[in-house]
Amino acid sequence: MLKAGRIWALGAMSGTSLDGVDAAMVETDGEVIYGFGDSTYRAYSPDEQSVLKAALGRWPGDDVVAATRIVQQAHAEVLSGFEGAELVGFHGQTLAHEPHGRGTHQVGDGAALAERLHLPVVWDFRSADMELGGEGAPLAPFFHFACARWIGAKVPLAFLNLGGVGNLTWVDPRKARPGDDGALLAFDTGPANAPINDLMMARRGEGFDRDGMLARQGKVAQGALERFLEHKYFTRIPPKSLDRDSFADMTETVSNLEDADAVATLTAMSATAVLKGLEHCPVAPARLLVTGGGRHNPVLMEMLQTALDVPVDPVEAVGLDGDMLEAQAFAHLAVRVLRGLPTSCSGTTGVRAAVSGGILSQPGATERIA
Ligand SMILES: Nc1ncnc2c1ncn2[C@@H]1O[C@H](COP(=O)(O)OP(=O)(O)OP(=O)(O)O)[C@@H](O)[C@H]1O
Ligand SMILES: CC(=O)N[C@H]1[C@@H]2OC[C@@H](O2)[C@@H](O)[C@@H]1O[C@H](C)C(=O)O
Repeated sequence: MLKAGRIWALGAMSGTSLDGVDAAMVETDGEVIYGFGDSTYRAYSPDEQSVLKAALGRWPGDDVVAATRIVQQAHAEVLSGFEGAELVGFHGQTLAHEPHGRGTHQVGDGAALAERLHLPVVWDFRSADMELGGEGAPLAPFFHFACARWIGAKVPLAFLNLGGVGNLTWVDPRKARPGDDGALLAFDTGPANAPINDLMMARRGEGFDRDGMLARQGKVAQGALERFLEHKYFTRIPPKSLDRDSFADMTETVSNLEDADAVATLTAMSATAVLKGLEHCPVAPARLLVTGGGRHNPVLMEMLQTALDVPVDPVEAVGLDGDMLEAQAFAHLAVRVLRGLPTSCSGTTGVRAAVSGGILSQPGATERIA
């Protein structure tokens, strides 16, 4: 039986970039962050990435079975290397996300992981939210609220995650709890790194545009950018969320451009989607704290900073770890689920009522929390 109060939780995230598994320890009671612990990263090999990619959007099916095996094995390897964890938060790998269609689908079996690790595992974080009419994403915002408190923020600010997809969390740290009215507004901004990575792989056999080197040499095609901005997603009132390839049609508009111009244009699309998203914030955030791999792309960061009159900084500027924030988020959320605290609310996913969602699997037994 787990003790009440603060515990060391281990979180794991396999993101939409399909680059690998992040895992990190957090000491938390689900409300306050008391400390950050060890973390690690396990990359997917190119072969594993191909299997995962082939399974995107396809379930049920043989492709999904093969992808699930990879996700399960990678997590078992990574998570068994930690010591001192009392609880695991296991997100799994999203293969499809259609909140207004077939639902959300993360692969990975938390019950099997609990047996393998001999630890309680919280998983299937998104289903309960969707059952109550929510988007099922993003879920990191309740952790971003705790981070805003941890850094001592006194005025509204925003966290921006630039992963495969981008997501923005506007936080008012003056509110008592993350589920309070007006404490959080969150949503996916648009594509971030996924289209850049896909184009780099298709044209150059490289996984991503390292340090924005190719984008830096290119010229943004204004026509393609304008057509992108006409997408109806940008006028939808948040909360709202996206699948990895929701914008595939739009990003195909760069197919006739030469490599550098195409990557520069996709990078500008990612930045401009964020700028559009910021227009939805209740009041302008005092600063933009950027997490996720896109913060390593100086061209993307410069595009944001040039357009904004507030500081745009990687989260390292306030002592957080931008490579691990999502893994830490699922550690924190697991503790919230264990304590019956909400993990989403109307401001983050549009859910009808604040909900604590997830399955808790104990080694030897599995119970549904919400
Ligand atoms: N030095 C760099 N230069 C440019 N881009 C980079 C660099 N380092 C990482 N990236 C980009 O960041 C991506 C990984 O980001 P991240 O790990 O945040 O994604 P994720 O967790 O899979 O995504 P999501 O948040 O959508 O689940 C890489 O695939 C690459 O596109
Ligand atoms: C369905 C799904 O897996 N969505 C991811 C994805 O990657 C970024 C963005 O789209 C965000 O909505 C979410 O991940 C983070 C961890 C979240 O739920 O907050």
